Amino acid sequence: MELKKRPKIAIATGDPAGIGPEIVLSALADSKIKENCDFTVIGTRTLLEKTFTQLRQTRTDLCEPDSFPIIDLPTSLTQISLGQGNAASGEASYQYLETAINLTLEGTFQGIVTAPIAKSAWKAAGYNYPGQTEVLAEKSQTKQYGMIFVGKSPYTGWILRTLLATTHIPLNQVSQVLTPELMTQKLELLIRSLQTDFGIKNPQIAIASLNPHSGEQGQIGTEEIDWMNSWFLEQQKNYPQVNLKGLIPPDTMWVTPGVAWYRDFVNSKPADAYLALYHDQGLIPVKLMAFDEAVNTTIGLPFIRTSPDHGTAFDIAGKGIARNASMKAAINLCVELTEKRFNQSYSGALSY
Ligand SMILES: NC(=O)C1=CN([C@@H]2O[C@H](COP(=O)(O)OP(=O)(O)OC[C@H]3O[C@@H](n4cnc5c(N)ncnc54)[C@H](O)[C@@H]3O)[C@@H](O)[C@H]2O)C=CC1
Ligand SMILES: NCC(=O)COP(=O)(O)O
Repeated sequence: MELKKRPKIAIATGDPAGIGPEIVLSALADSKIKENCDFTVIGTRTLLEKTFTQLRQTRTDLCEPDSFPIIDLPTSLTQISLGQGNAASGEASYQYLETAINLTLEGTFQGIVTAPIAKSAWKAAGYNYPGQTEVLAEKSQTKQYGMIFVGKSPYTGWILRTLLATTHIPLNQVSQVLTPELMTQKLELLIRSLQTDFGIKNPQIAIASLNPHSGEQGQIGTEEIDWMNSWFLEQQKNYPQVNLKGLIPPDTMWVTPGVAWYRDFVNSKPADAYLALYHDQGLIPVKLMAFDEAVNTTIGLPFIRTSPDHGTAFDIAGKGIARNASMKAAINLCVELTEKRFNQSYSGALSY
């Protein structure tokens, strides 16, 4: 598909009881976003208008809902209780996402940016998905997909990329769900995405082990000696063009990215991407370093999808204090990746 014009991006506004509508209106006030893409917001017009009217008392950086295209999916606002996800808010956010996916699969959009949803509200509405990622994969019939967090350091300009091998599963299931097959799939996907989406031909990838101190020769966990170490050696043989570093004890793996993020990435020689084995092994360091910058990106899909790294922030919904940085970064990254994938004449260097 050749892009004739600027990328066409759908922005789904997420759970109406959370900060989604506020951060969307606030991000869209940035004139650079309007210059770089043709976006359409998918949400409830009356809710966006109400959010604008109520919050402009507290913040001045909101874009008027009249000034951009909206695909309006009406919702009864009396059933939405700001700060509390429920079946009505879950139903609405699911419909926004589904509409964005359907229109993208039909060719109306090339990329989707999603504001946060609450998984509990989806469950209350009868949608039993662990997150938006799985809906995107299912509807686009994508078997191999991954959740990568991408953030650019405001201190050094270095880019932190972290793929999660497993995502929304209980901690006590991680060790059973992690298999050599799953790890191989995730690594393959990561290498492909670094090469094609991010333009890194010979990436360096750091891979974490599972147990403290990589198991200390089996004294504190045996997965490393049972299969992970041999799996890793096999991958080094399979990918001679990729510089694989591992298996790295999961605490010390984050020392180099920390230095690269805050101080110096030239001398610290960080990897192009980090493969973390479970949600909080990856997201604690990512959010510690990059809560305002990181973007949750789904790789492996036939289109681009990005989202802020944070959630619905029900505790501050309606207060006019939600920061828009991760939402803006999500839109900017979606635009860049869309340009790179669909515009054959694109020759610009990615800033991510
Ligand atoms: N992409 C998505 O759709 C995501 C959805 N979630 C969902 O969000 C809900 C709440 O999750 P939590 O763990 O509480 O995480 P959260 O990210 O919503 O909130 C954690 C803390 O960060 C603050 N915060 C979050 N975003 C902020 C922003 N833009 N500006 C200022 N402060 C901000 C919140 O006020 C809260 O104190 C859950 O239902 C979860 O499933 C969580 C992460 C991502
Ligand atoms: N912790 C990341 C997260 O919850 C995002 O999930 P998804 O909705 O993008 O699948």
